Formats: sequence, structure tokens, C-alpha cells
Amino acid sequence: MGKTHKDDHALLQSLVEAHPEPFALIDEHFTIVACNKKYADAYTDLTPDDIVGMKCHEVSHKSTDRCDLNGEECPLERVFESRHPVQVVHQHFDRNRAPYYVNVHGSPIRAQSGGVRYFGEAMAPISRVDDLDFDDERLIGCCPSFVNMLDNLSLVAQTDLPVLIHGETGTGKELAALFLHRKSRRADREFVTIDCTTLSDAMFVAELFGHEAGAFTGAAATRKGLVEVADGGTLFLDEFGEISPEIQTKLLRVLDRGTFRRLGSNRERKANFRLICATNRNLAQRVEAGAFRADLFYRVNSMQITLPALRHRKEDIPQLVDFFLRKLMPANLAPLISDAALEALLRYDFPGNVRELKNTLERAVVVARGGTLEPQHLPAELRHPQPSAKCDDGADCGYHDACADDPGIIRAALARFGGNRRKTAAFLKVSERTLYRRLKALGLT
Ligand SMILES: Nc1ncnc2c1ncn2[C@@H]1O[C@H](COP(=O)(O)OP(=O)(O)OP(=O)(O)O)[C@@H](O)[C@H]1O
Repeated sequence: MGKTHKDDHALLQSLVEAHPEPFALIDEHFTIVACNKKYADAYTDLTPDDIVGMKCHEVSHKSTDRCDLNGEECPLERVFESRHPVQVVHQHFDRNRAPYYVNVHGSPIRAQSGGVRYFGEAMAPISRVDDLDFDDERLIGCCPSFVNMLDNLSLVAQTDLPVLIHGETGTGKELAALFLHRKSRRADREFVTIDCTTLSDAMFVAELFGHEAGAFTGAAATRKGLVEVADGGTLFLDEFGEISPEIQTKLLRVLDRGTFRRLGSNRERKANFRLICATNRNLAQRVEAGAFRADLFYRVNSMQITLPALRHRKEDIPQLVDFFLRKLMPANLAPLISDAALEALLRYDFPGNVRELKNTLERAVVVARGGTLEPQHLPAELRHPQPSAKCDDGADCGYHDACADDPGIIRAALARFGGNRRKTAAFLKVSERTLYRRLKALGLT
């Protein structure tokens, strides 16, 4: 190497080493021209000099194919085309070939002529797949919108602020809340869940704040409230949009003052919990309509996380199917699924989201009696999806949203299943809680 070349090389190396994160310079042919030690260590057992000349996808994707040929968006091509920085979420493989998610920040490194000479690639790891794995409860998904949501959850987990998780029924709000808790500094304390739809106001207050012996008829002994059980931990209010104005006021008081009183006691106790709320309602609209307190909404909405509906992340369906089928059976016996059955799942919109997919597979495994899952093992609406079909009675029909809201259909379905709410809810593709709310609104409880 001549002196000038040596100097150039040293200059380039010190520039890439100045990056605090794994960083590489790549030319338009996907060839790495320089990388820092962090990059080399993140993906390989090689030195930066050994890596120069390799293709970027060989190093970070462990693939001879470019990432866009593997279903991902190629940030390099976009930077060379647009000449602007880009950011994408990719799945990379570390030096042990373990997958993990990264935010790829790509920037144009310009030549004197003004054109793009190199693609500068900086990586910010999001979450290791292992980090998402808590016992059997795991948040599955790797499409960009889902991984971005996970990234936000991980960020928010570092803070102690209240969080509002928004998403349609069955999108995994409760699982996301648990994930948040387990990644927070409160992880070794309790995660306490309250379903806001199942308690009357009086019971809600007693459950939340506890009571002294004799506080009301039947209160024979002193009882700690869930706020106390959650001391140092997390309080998760599911279906938060359903709480009454009275409870809204009481909750706001606790959040403002940081104290509460057990029923029948004058003693102020310190509340030390992190609040996570979940709702499938548009709370901002409810505030506008005067049905929800604006001050409470703004208090809990400082951090909002939205879970994408499954129909907006269909690319995650195969991974979810694989996960649920493995959970249903020991690994070596996990049932297979035919391409035609998988295609039927991919064509369907899953109004009940991941919960519906999970229930569908549970049922299909039983119907298939341990054999390969075929389309005939799936419910009729998946075999013949008719998203806009009208159904005016409880007969087996393609799902459409209005079914679960239509009082006539709810009544017909209830009658058809002899009043069994679990079966009725499954038929209407809503959670039992949602059905309960609707029955309550119809005066059918
Ligand atoms: N990304 C995911 N990966 C794996 N399992 C998931 C995922 N999302 C949801 N599930 C599973 O789907 C089911 C429903 O999830 P969960 O109860 O968290 O949804 P939810 O949004 O809180 O529903 P609801 O609004 O009806 O209360 C659970 O069994 C959960 O484990």
C-alpha cells in the first residue's frame, strides 16, 4: 500500500470508528469499503479489515441474496436513488446467527461532484428476540409497524409515566402491557390487572382502594386494595375507556395526589404504582363527546402506543401460525399446515385479530385430529371470505363488522347457543367482555 493510500485508509478507519454504534460504508454494489470494530464484532468473528470487500447482506443478513430479495426494503438503493437519509427496521443475524431487530439509519456520503459515493449504514438494536420471550407469553411479529411498536414499548418502559395502549380487540394490548412491566424497573414487583368492564362502581372502588373491617355490610375483615397490591409495581386497567365518570374522578385524584384512602379509613396512604391503561375505543372522540374526562385522558395519554390490527400486518401471519401450532403441541409433533390453508388464513381479515387467529388454529387442530391442517378444517368464513356479506340472522355467515353490533343478530346468536356467552362471543368474533358490554347496553344482562 502506498503512503497516500495508507493515509486514506487510516483516515477512513478513524472516521468509521468515531461512530458510537455499528457502522459501515458501503458502495452501490453492496460491497463494504470500511466498517468499525463494533460492526465487525456485532456480526462476525472477523476484523474490520477482513470484512472490507464482503457484501453487506452476507455480513448482517447471513445471506447471499440482497435484503430486498428476502422481502425487506433495501435502504441502500433508496439512499442512492433519493440521495436522502432513510430509516428502516430490519431483522439482522448476530455473530452466532441469532436474529435480532435493528433500526437501520442509512445516510448518503457524497462525492465532491455532489453525487452519492457511499451508503453510510448505522445500526441501533431494538430488541433481542430473547428479550421478548417471557415464559410462554411472547409478542410475535417482525413487520416494520409491529417492530416499531415494540421499539416504542421498550423506550416507554424506561420511564415511569402512565401509558395508554390503544388497539382493536385481540391485538395483544394486555400482552403489550405485561411486556412493558417486565422491561421496566418495576419488573420484580406485582403486575395487577383490573378489567374495568366487569365491576360495578361500588365494587371497583372497594377492589381498587381496599377497605377497613366494617366499612360496609359484609366487610368482615380489613382488605388491601389492588393499588396497594401493585405497590412498587404496575397497575393495568384493561378496557379503561369503559370506566364511569365517578371512577374517572377518583382515579384522577389518586394520580394527582399520589395518595389514596381505604374505604372506612381516614388515613392517607401513598400510592406507588405505574399506570398502564388499554382501550379499543377512540378516547379523544369520547372526550369531545363529553363522555370521558379530558384531564384524565391527557394524564394517561402522555405516552400512547398503538397496536396494529392483524389485517395490517398480514406478513406476520405465518410466524404467528408457526408459534401457536408449536405451542399447541410438543415441538416434534407440531402439526403441519398446507399451503392452501395458510393461503386461506392470509386472505382473511381477522376482525378478532390475533385472538381470533389463535382460536381458529386451536379449533382446526382438533378438527384435523393431529393431521395436516387443510382448508376444510377452517371455519366457513375463512374458506369463503365475504367481508361485505350481509347477515341478518344468527346463521353461519361471513363475518362483517355490523354483525357484532346488531341487536337482532346478538339476540339470534344468543338464542342459537342457548344463552352460552362464550359460544356467542366466539361466533360473533368478539371477546366475551365486548359481548358483555353490548348485552349490558341492550339491557340483556
Ligand atoms: N403479537 C402477539 N404474539 C403472540 N400472541 C399474541 C400476540 N398478540 C396477541 N396475542 C395473543 O392473543 C390473545 C389476545 O391478546 P390480548 O388479550 O393481549 O389482546 P387485547 O388487545 O388485550 O384484547 P381485548 O381488547 O379483547 O382485551 C392472547 O392469547 C395473546 O396471548
